[in-house]
Amino acid sequence: MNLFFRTQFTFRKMDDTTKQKTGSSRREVSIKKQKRIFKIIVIGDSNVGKTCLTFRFCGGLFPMKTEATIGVDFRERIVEIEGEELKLQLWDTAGQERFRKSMVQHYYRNVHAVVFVYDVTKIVSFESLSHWIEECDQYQLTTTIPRVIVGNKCDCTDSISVNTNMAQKFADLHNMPLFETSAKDDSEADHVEAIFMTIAHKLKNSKPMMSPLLHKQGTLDGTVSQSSGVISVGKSHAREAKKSNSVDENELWCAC
Ligand SMILES: Nc1nc2c(ncn2[C@@H]2O[C@H](COP(=O)(O)OP(=O)(O)OP(=O)(O)O)[C@@H](O)[C@H]2O)c(=O)[nH]1
Repeated sequence: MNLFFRTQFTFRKMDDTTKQKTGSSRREVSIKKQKRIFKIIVIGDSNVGKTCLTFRFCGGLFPMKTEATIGVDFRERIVEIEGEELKLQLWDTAGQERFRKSMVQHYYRNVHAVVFVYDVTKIVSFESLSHWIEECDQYQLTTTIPRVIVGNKCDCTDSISVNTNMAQKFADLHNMPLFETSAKDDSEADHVEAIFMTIAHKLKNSKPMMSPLLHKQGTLDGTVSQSSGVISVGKSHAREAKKSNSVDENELWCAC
């Protein structure tokens, strides 16, 4: 059964004039295509800037204040590629182990693309990339889905400890494109945009799917706050991680 393009049928009753004109009482049917939704997870050590990158892309700004993500925050943005609107659903995951535990299986279910983030000023966060890649393998994420590596905080030019050569070698080894950027620097905003748009282009041609997750439930705990295209469950709700245990994603996702 192809559920990729769920169609919505709208029946419009004809008034008498229309009926006379067409000479028929048939109802007119118009078909509306639903947007395809893609789940993109953003992973990496704590403090590398995952929240800021996703916020920059979805909200167009660098958030002045962030707190450690607990569980997961969702942000989404609709982009248009070659005439088709795609909904990119970014899962901003917690970098801290203690805030990830109960959520991990949700992160890795029905993923369409992965963004691995490290901090160019923290070599440890770069070294951790192997761990994050292993975790993806562990959850059977296929390497055929789009995956990119992002070195963030390039505006900190005086404290860069991961040089581009080193990062490029690692990216080549793992067959992923490397982007070095800054969520903070306004002049890099287009670059952040380009990272996610690159993924969107790749997804456009990939297997489509839809997930009513946010439409149906709001968030994993059923609460949504939405402004300027940003959906966030907030960053300091320990209960989210707890409540998410009860989510049956099979019910929420449709991966045909
Ligand atoms: N200079 C600079 N600072 C940044 C940049 N991106 C993020 N930061 C700062 O780095 C800190 C951590 O940013 P977050 O986006 O919260 O990091 P995170 O990876 O989401 O962290 P967790 O939620 O703990 O996993 C914050 O103080 C940000 O202001 C950047 O591009 N440049």
